[in-house]
Amino acid sequence: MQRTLGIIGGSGLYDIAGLTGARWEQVETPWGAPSDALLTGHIGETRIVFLPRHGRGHVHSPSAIPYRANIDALKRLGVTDVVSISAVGSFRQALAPGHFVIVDQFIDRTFAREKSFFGTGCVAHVGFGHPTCTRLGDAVAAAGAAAGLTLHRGGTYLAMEGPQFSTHAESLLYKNWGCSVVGMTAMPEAKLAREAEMCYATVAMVTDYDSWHPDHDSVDVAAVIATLGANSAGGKALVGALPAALGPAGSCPCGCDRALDNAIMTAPDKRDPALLAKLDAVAGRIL
Ligand SMILES: CSC[C@H]1O[C@H](OP(=O)(O)O)[C@H](O)[C@@H]1O
Ligand SMILES: Nc1ncnc2[nH]cnc12
Repeated sequence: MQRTLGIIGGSGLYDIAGLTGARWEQVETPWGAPSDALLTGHIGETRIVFLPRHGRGHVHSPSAIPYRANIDALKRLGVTDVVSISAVGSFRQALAPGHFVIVDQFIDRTFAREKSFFGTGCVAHVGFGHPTCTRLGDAVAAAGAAAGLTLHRGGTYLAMEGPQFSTHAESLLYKNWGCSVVGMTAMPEAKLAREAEMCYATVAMVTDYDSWHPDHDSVDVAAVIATLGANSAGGKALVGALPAALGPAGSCPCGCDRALDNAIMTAPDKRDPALLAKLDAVAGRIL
């Protein structure tokens, strides 16, 4: 099986350099237009597809990002593995600004987004107990080490609706829940990647201590941008090291590439042909 590595760039990461044969491609999807064109090319032998989540120039707010179109477009271009890069606030002293966290759990507090490709006419329930891919997380960890990053393995990402940052009370609540970091975009992205049977890992770059820390000012965009600017080279180095860190392609040991096996509940004769047509890329393997 051929591997294609998808990279979703978050705040501050709108382009990647160093791809051979790089070209921006417009992709149409049944779910509308993605955030921007997608940059395709190669690092060594590995095919890469890059998508800036907010669009070049940071056009889309977290609530307005076309998450379904983005994941469908990556799938349509043959992406098998998605590494999602995000700026986050930290709830732990040890997760300091400039550090990277390979998140492995999420709490979804978003409420104004479409969260599934499925629905009336084709109902599906994929497993999501372990929302990230361990094999891909291992590769990200190896690439981060090769790039010399301070990297933490494991952590819970609280996805908030935004676009305003958290209040002090919310920040303390999420910290007391045991969350590690907070951001506004990993949901429903991770859910949709699972429905589309792609391996998915989030690498979160800590930019601030959100609004709970007694010794730090509450987060604002200036603080986020200052930390992103100082550390964006680290994120780019991690991306450059990733292809070499990926092991051989092949069926995912976690089962990400078979997530739709046994997930569809709607009887074949009750399925809506119009919805099935929209699912051609996402669920083409089983429909
Ligand atoms: C610029 S601060 C808030 C903004 O940054 C994060 O974006 P991303 O996850 O795409 O890196 C956060 O989720 C907010 O969208
Ligand atoms: N403190 C924070 N809250 C939400 N999203 C963020 N992105 C970066 N820092 C953040």
